[in-house]
Amino acid sequence: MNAFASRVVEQIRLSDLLDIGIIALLLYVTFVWLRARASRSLGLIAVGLAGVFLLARWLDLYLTSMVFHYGAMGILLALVVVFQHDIRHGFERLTTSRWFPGPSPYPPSQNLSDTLGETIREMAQKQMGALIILPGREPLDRHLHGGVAVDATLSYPLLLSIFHSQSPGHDGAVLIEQGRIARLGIHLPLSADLSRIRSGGTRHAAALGLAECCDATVWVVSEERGTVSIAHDGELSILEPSAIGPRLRDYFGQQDGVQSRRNGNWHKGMVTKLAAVACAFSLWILFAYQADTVQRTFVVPIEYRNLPEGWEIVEPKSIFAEVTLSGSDPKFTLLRPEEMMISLEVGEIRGRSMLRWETQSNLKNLPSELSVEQIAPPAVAVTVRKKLAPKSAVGPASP
Ligand SMILES: Nc1ncnc2c1ncn2[C@@H]1O[C@H](COP(=O)(O)OP(=O)(O)OP(=O)(O)O)[C@@H](O)[C@H]1O
Repeated sequence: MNAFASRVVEQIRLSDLLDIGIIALLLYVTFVWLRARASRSLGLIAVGLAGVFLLARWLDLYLTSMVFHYGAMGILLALVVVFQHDIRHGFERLTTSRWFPGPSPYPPSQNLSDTLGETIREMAQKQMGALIILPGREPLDRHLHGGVAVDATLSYPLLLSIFHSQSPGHDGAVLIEQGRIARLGIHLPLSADLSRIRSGGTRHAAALGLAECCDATVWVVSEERGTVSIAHDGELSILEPSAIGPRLRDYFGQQDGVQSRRNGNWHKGMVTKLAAVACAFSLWILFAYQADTVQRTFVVPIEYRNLPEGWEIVEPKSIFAEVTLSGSDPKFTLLRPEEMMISLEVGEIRGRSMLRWETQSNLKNLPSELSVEQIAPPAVAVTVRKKLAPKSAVGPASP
């Protein structure tokens, strides 16, 4: 290990690790989102802007740093407005994740997955176009439009009848809730991600569109090709007929391997996770870590608090002190010099008296990351006396 690395290892504190961890988590979420949702050009713009910002900080480009500094709030607001749906989706996903367990939307039923599997295979064979929604944990309603409430038992003949091309309700999607056909003829939001839809048309775009908005799984049977596709988590993939049954059993929570598969998924997205940690660590080295300690001196006001009424401090009294602080350069960014002050409590007084305070122990609003090297004066002493009564005005002598 070279000298720099060993110095970093020696000096890194628990709070620094927490700092890096939080930034790594935010970066990971951003990377995953950029990869899944945002267009390539948006990703490139984000990377480009981050590069210019880092360069500006590295080379101390004053003007560029200022523009980023004052533009950051505007950019943040614009991002919130533009990506409000993604942000809302992110929060919904968080509150319905397995860290906040809720009732499973898939009641375990061998019968249900078998019936659905058999129907989907049959529809594929007959090249009957179909769209079937299996909800996840996130709320769906605001993404579904139109349709007719059914609330019927899920069965092979009923599903085939619904998606028969002569049936008035075959257009749109069917929603399966709690093992029942809840609604039919539902219109879904269309995805605009042509690269993922590939050769599919609006039916496939509708399946992907819903899977981009929430954690529902949408099954698509293609009328034109007789293929079966599944849209989930912003991805659309074609399934082999042999994979239909296991995939359905997986979603209906029957497969023994569900839990073990989840546990075995810890390495999923490992490259992205490592990239997020590496970026967070680099940012920390660049902006937060600085081995060299610098000293800075500030002029700090002195205030005298709670001087009883009718008493005064004999002038001249000290009203400023010079405070010399030390710490690494980035730690000084935590300091608000205008908020620092030496606050001296006068309190109760019985007669003319001399009061004395240590200035260091009365220094307020100093970040704990910085240490005091010296304060001049190290102590303040004042004399307090009763206010003198104003001399009564002497009028002209009467004749
Ligand atoms: N927004 C939507 N929500 C639900 N279903 C839709 C939506 N838009 C289109 N559909 C369904 O898709 C059908 C049209 O499918 P289209 O041929 O355009 O797409 P496709 O992906 O090529 O499907 P296929 O492979 O079955 O031909 C419509 O008749 C309707 O049933």
